[in-house]
Amino acid sequence: MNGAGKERRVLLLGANGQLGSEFRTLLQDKCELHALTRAEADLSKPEQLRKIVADLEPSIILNAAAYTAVDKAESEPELAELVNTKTPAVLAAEAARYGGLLVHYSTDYVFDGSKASPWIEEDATGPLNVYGKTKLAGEQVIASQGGAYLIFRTSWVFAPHGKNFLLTILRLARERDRLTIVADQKGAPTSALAIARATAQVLDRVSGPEGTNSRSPDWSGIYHLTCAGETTWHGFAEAIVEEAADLLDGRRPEVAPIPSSQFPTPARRPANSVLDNGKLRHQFGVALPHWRQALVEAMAGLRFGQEVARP
Ligand SMILES: NC(=O)C1=CN([C@@H]2O[C@H](COP(=O)(O)OP(=O)(O)OC[C@H]3O[C@@H](n4cnc5c(N)ncnc54)[C@H](OP(=O)(O)O)[C@@H]3O)[C@@H](O)[C@H]2O)C=CC1
Ligand SMILES: Cc1cn([C@H]2C[C@H](O)[C@@H](COP(=O)(O)OP(=O)(O)O[C@H]3O[C@@H](C)C(=O)[C@@H](O)[C@H]3O)O2)c(=O)[nH]c1=O
Repeated sequence: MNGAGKERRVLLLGANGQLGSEFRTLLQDKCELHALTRAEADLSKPEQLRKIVADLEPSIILNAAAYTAVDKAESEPELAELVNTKTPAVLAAEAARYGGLLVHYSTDYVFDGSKASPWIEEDATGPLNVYGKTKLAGEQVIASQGGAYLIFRTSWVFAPHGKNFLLTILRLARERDRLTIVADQKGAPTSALAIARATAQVLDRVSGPEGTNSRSPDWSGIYHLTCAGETTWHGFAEAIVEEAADLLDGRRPEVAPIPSSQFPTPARRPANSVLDNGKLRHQFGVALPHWRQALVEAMAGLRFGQEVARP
């Protein structure tokens, strides 16, 4: 957000997550930012969240909190539903009541993966797992509250911090000589930093005269927001190992492609979850960098973090 956003009161939820951490850094000087972690705002407690929002009446609620443990969600469906569906409905209802904007994130896992080309916003959904089902239901309950909202569906999020595929692969690459990674699921790795920057750009675009004051502006809706390009989890792992040669002290483990059938997981995942970003580009003129460029930037962030941490 540019300087004009300084008067905006922003409530950031999930401030310790991958995306939440990027927002904290990006927005701290640009608006009146209230960044709350799980300890301060627990989305498994809808009434706590209702009170926080009612007391603060933020002009923008940035919901970066979510239940994101895809496999664990299969055995904790109620908790996943509470965090990903029921409490977002409360946030949207509160925002609609006093005229605030809810910015929320959803996932490529709302699709079943059966389409050959990139998915557009109007395509039929069909989540294959509990996480995807609770995120899809979250989209639907937010849209039904009648207020201003932006739902950004993103995918395969990585950052130099937090829990993600990039850091998992770096750990495995240090421990093993051979990694086996599924090569029949494709998508678009997307950095949390690129998502945060793109979100800020969109918020600048919607802060015009009609801006967030309109109860149900015509830009309210769902947008696909991912890095450009596509790859498989195997391709992503190969790129990580290639880009991280120095971080691995010259180690170069083999990265072998395998079918999903050889990596059984509690949750099923879509075969193709690449998202078409045309609507975001046309409506707001916003486009994200290629995933490989975002990966290089995240690696630089990782190296910088290690430098700072070194005594
Ligand atoms: N990660 C990914 O690959 C993708 C993510 N998304 C979506 O993007 C958004 C941001 O995800 P991302 O930053 O990657 O996720 P992270 O898992 O990195 O962060 C999620 C944050 O939510 C917090 N959280 C979990 N449960 C609760 C709760 N009950 N109350 C309050 N906070 C809670 C976590 O807290 P704590 O730090 O204490 O664990 C964490 O800080 C989410 O909506 C997610 O569904 C979409 C596609 C891909
Ligand atoms: C660690 C590992 C994973 N895999 C596979 C399993 C899976 O099919 C794929 C990705 O595994 P992960 O469990 O890291 O990623 P996953 O939890 O599926 O990531 C998803 O998270 C949620 C929150 C989203 O919204 C999605 O966009 C997506 O990013 O890689 C291997 O093949 N070999 C391995 O060694």
